[in-house]
Amino acid sequence: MFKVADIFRWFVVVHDPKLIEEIRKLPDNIASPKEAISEGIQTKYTLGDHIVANPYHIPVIAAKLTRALPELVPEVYEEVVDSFNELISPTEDWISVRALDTMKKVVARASNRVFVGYPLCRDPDYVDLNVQYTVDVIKTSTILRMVPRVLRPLVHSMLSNVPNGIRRGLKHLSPLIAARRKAHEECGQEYPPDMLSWLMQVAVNEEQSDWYLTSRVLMVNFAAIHSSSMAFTHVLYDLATYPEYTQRLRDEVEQAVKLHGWSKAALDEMPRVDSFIKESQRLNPLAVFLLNRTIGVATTATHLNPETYEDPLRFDGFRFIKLKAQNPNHLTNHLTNGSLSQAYSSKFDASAANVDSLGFGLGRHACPGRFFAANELKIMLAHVVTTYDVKLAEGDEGKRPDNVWLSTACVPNPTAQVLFRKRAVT
Ligand code: HEM
Repeated sequence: MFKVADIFRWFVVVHDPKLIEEIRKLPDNIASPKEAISEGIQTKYTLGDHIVANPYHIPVIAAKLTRALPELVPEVYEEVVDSFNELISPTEDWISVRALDTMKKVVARASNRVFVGYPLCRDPDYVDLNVQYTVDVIKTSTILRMVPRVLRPLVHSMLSNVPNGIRRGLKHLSPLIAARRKAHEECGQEYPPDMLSWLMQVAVNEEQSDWYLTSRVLMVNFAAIHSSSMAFTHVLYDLATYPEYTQRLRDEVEQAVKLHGWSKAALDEMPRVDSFIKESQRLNPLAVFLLNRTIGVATTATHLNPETYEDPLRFDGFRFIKLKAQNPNHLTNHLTNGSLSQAYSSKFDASAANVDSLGFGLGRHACPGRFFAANELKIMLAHVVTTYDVKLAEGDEGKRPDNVWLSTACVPNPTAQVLFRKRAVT
């Protein structure tokens, strides 16, 4: 256990697996992320205190989104393919792409296909809003935390772009909310299966208003887009750095898709793709400390523990397949907010959250979107390996772009380029 300082405060961090396990079990009245989130993101001025006071989006993500995955995977696949075709047209010539910026757009479109549906998910202003909103929230909260409390309302009113984001969101979502209500109430039509519909059906009182629903949809985007696009950019850098994995990933994807089409069943039969993503996340988690409670856990120390992971600094894309084979009894059933999200998956799956694997946090506040995120990332990697050849820019071959550290946060190199061309037939 040790104590570290960031620019705002001291906080206590544990790295011993036994202590991490103890923290996992702590009830919310002892270690809840609420206070840390309210202070860290300055929710009063940014996302709104209603998000922390009534987090009804969490069971919606954990249960409804996760259960709908078999139905939603083909749609996400279609959106991923269309996004890549538009942003990185597969041609015989190599095209150089700024990876992180491009992946934010792909992830924003693919995620919003299941958050608000087609065609809004690909509206350029709506996509730009959702990429920008997170940046505005983080920028505003960082500035506000440096200002005395008493001045925060004034500084917020002068500097923050967050209220503009909600207004911009309302412009897109109000007509959609009205149309869905009308179709349901006047014509008895079912709500389409997506996040906006589920939120509309669960929300009560003022939460049913357009403003509250819009702020909730933007909040879900806040949680989903940068986390997933950063994770996929790391995957892309690893794929370009270690081309020896490409053919085995391709073979696996083609075999699974031949049997099941582009479906959830096919994704479930892609252990190499799953392991490659998890290995990338093991070495590049969102931050060096995670679990934003009164106390945090040391992610990097856990992920680089030589007692858990042999030769821990080495990238081994198929490490988790070997671990699964060595530990066939390590099956867990994941309980998320009291509902069974996914029966019997392995603790070595990309979506798993446990004391040895902290990328999605741990315990009752572990990321509820992790099953969706893992499926989305698998679709993206499966599509990339079967459609393109990728490599690092000339002169950079074999040298993975350096991560950038913002305080304790780990960001994939934001300016590095990856070269893509239409896959040479093999
Ligand atoms: C690769 C992508 C993602 C990563 C690495 C990630 C990581 C995390 C982490 C580390 C936490 C904190 C967990 C804890 O404190 O124990 C978290 C919380 C959360 N995530 Fe994710 N996440 C990802 C994608 C998503 C997606 C796609 C969604 C929504 C669909 C989502 C929604 C949330 C929410 C709502 C919380 C707060 C949970 C709570 O406070 O109980 N995340 N995520």
